[in-house]
Amino acid sequence: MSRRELPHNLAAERAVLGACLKSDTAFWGVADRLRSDQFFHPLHQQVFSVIRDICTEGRLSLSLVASRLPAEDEEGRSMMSYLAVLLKDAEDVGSVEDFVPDIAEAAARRQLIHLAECVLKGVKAGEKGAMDIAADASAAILDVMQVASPKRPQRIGDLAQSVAGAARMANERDVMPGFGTGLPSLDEIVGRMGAGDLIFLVGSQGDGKSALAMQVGMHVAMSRPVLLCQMEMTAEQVAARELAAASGITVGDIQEGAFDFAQRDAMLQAQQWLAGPDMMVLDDSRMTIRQIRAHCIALKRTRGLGMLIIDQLDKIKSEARHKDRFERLAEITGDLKVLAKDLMVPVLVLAQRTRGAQRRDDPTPQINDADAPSIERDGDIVLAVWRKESWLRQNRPHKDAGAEKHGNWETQLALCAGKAQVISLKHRRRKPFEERTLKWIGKLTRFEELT
Ligand SMILES: Nc1ncnc2c1ncn2[C@@H]1O[C@H](COP(=O)(O)OP(=O)(O)OP(=O)(O)O)[C@@H](O)[C@H]1O
Repeated sequence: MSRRELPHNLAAERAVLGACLKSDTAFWGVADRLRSDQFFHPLHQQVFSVIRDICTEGRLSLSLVASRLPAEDEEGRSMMSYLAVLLKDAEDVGSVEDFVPDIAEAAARRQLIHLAECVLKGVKAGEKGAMDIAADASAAILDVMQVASPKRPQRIGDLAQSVAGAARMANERDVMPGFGTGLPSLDEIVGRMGAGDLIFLVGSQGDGKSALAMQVGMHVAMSRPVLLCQMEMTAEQVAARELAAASGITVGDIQEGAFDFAQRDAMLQAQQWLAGPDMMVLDDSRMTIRQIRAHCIALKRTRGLGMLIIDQLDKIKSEARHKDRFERLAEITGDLKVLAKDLMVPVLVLAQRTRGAQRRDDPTPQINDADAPSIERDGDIVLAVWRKESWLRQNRPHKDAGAEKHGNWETQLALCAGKAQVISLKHRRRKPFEERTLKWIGKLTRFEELT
């Protein structure tokens, strides 16, 4: 078979290259599923390989890509104009990832044709026995399969060996795998947040979900990079909150510049302290899982990734059409589980409780409060943060309700003022329905251990 007759899809190759030239996010979205030798056209192989190098260096530009390629293509066109055409054509192609299967399929077919030709040649030459030829062929077929599906079944014995190895290391060196939350009493119910864990944190509006997630994230960021996809606040608002928490000055006072000399010093110290944790904030009000994934892969390759936090579930954009909200959230939570497994980091996702759940006779959080039953299905750990104080304040008895009701209300309020409960509603590795009470410092949006 001549080279021209071999399976290929040049249009798909051009579309992927054009999109990757346009943005490194597009490149990282396909980077773990395409190798340069899967492109059919030799120039395309070169272009993709140069884009990979430049994206890894983090400085993608058309001129830099052109500078690392021959000045002209095989038809004598200038490389710069060839790349510019690729870039322009990519404007209308839609999602770059849709072209990856076509390129990978054509590459796998070419590999199989090559393999079949080798088997035929080997049989005709008569130098090797049939069993040897078959063994070589089956190893080559496994390679083709591995490219198409990088995961392979693993022996339970090998898996047990690595799990036991990690356990021994933790035991001997006192280095535990995964991450703690930074709050000892929370650790008692959550345990270690490990690779591939999908953790949901459910709570009513204003109960401190963002604050708790950020606090846990900052703790993890002391040892490993953390990405916060913040769809509710701006990155500056997140930073102002962290400055407030570290300095003890409220966000309002920071924003209004209302602080004295000593506080000014505290803010400077907080600013210096905040230079330490490797916390990255991405504030975009609507993101798809695919976009989040691309950012995570880029970070993983450049500086590493210890944990991903998404604030919050409701804001994640779906790419498919759905009958209703349940179907949309079910698809998203399923994709989040795949994302956590692929990235091999804990993924913490915040979810809002419905207003209906807060109107129940017993408003204590339950697992189905988030209006997304798939949270229970896909989450490895489901936690709820609950501030009864806030609920009581919103449900003050009517002024004519009588002295007894008012008295009860005030007693209950006094009991839970400045406190928050964290309840474990599902845990794959621990006893669920455990709960711990923390101190809530509203003005600093921070949780502390109860003394
Ligand atoms: N200066 C302040 N004094 C007292 N409480 C404050 C102050 N600033 C913020 N808070 C409280 O902090 C809480 C907000 O915390 P956080 O944003 O973490 O909650 P959330 O559960 O993520 O809310 P949402 O669902 O709206 O994002 C609110 O209850 C708010 O009243």
